[in-house]
Amino acid sequence: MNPEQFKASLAEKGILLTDWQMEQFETYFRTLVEWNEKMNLTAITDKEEVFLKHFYDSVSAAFHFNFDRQLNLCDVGAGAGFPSIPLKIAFPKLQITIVDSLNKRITFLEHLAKELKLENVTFIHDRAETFGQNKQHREQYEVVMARAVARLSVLSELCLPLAKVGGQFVAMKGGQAEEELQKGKKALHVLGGKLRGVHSFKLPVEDSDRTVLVIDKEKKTPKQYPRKPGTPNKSPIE
Ligand SMILES: C[S@@+](CC[C@H](N)C(=O)[O-])C[C@H]1O[C@@H](n2cnc3c(N)ncnc32)[C@H](O)[C@@H]1O
Repeated sequence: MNPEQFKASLAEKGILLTDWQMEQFETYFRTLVEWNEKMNLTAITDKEEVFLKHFYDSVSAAFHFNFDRQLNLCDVGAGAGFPSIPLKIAFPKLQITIVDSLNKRITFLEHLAKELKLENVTFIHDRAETFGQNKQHREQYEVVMARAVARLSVLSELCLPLAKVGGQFVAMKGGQAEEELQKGKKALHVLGGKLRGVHSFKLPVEDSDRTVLVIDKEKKTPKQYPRKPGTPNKSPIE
């Protein structure tokens, strides 16, 4: 998907990008590839692939959830900025906080945000397990998102404690979502979440499966969650 096809495909979905937003995506691509030579940010460096598998894929969450508002959003384990930076470019009103456990990725994101002239973006080097127990962040976000960080049972423990009661957890998944949902049901319930929507679709060009899961934060998360770093992964709530 080249940049023109990217712009046209999003326009078909009602997401209209200005010349400045397209310039921001071009700058994102250039900066990503340039920094990727010094540090490991992504295995995908071909321009058309980056526009499809990183930029379009990230923005596709907006086909199923309204990001065009002043939401306070936390992206857990965003790595090189996915999905929240493409969403921030497409929907500039968003207020983004990224938490990632790898400091070099945070350094990249700080540089990138300056290059893209982004406002209302905060980058924090921490593990989600510790971050979720930090009073300044726990149950403070209207939306918590993640893409390619962990399976749902584990991811729920990293994300749901950060969502406000009445807010949402949006998990971006591939074709394995149904299986993850079966195993993740208990964790959602224990952590105060309730499944609201399962939206499956195909990524264009390569036709691979994608699922956006929307989970409501119905009740407060019990204090003992998230457990200490590494525990959610070692003994998931299943
Ligand atoms: C496979 S990468 C995915 C990055 C990005 N979300 C994407 O879709 O391209 C996973 C990222 O999650 C971060 N991560 C993994 N476990 C984490 C945790 N417990 N707390 C915070 N970040 C974590 C890693 O440092 C890495 O940057």
